[in-house]
Amino acid sequence: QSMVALQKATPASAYPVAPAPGLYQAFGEQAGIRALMDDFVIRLKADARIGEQFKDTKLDNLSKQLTDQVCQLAGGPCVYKGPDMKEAHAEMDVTRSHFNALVEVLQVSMDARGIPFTRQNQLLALLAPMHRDVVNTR
Ligand code: HEM
Repeated sequence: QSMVALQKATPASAYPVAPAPGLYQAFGEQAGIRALMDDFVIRLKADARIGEQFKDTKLDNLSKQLTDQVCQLAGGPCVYKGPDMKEAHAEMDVTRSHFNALVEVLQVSMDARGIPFTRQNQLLALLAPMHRDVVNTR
């Protein structure tokens, strides 16, 4: 495979880690993931640590993009068509603390939806490598 082809990899497949078997189903497939993300984006905006960054965000759109991304990562039939993670966060300052806060908020949402702890961690393992592209500020 040429370098050019690698650079054109779709955003989710830029992090080539296989999902744990059954992960997509454990999150309730597309509808379950959408419900999770609808809850998550509301909590994000309300969060004292990072809510400010989402003050102008259209939550419905963010939820849809996250749903496509997580559905694809988890092994579902979706295709995320948004900007890659570096591009998506380039216009804002994101620190490691912000990243950790976002993960904590996602954990609260997953708890609220009764996602088993092991499954939660299997999803977080797929998201963790994104810190390289999302975190852009010390
Ligand atoms: C694993 C971690 C993360 C993932 C998977 C993720 C994913 C995404 C995705 C898919 C989008 C939508 C891109 C688009 O359609 O334009 C987005 C936008 C955004 N993200 Fe992240 N993100 C992560 C971490 C963070 C962190 C730590 C922050 C800051 C606290 C953050 C702040 C934002 C903001 C403000 C937007 C723009 C929303 C808007 O359109 O107004 N993200 N992110």
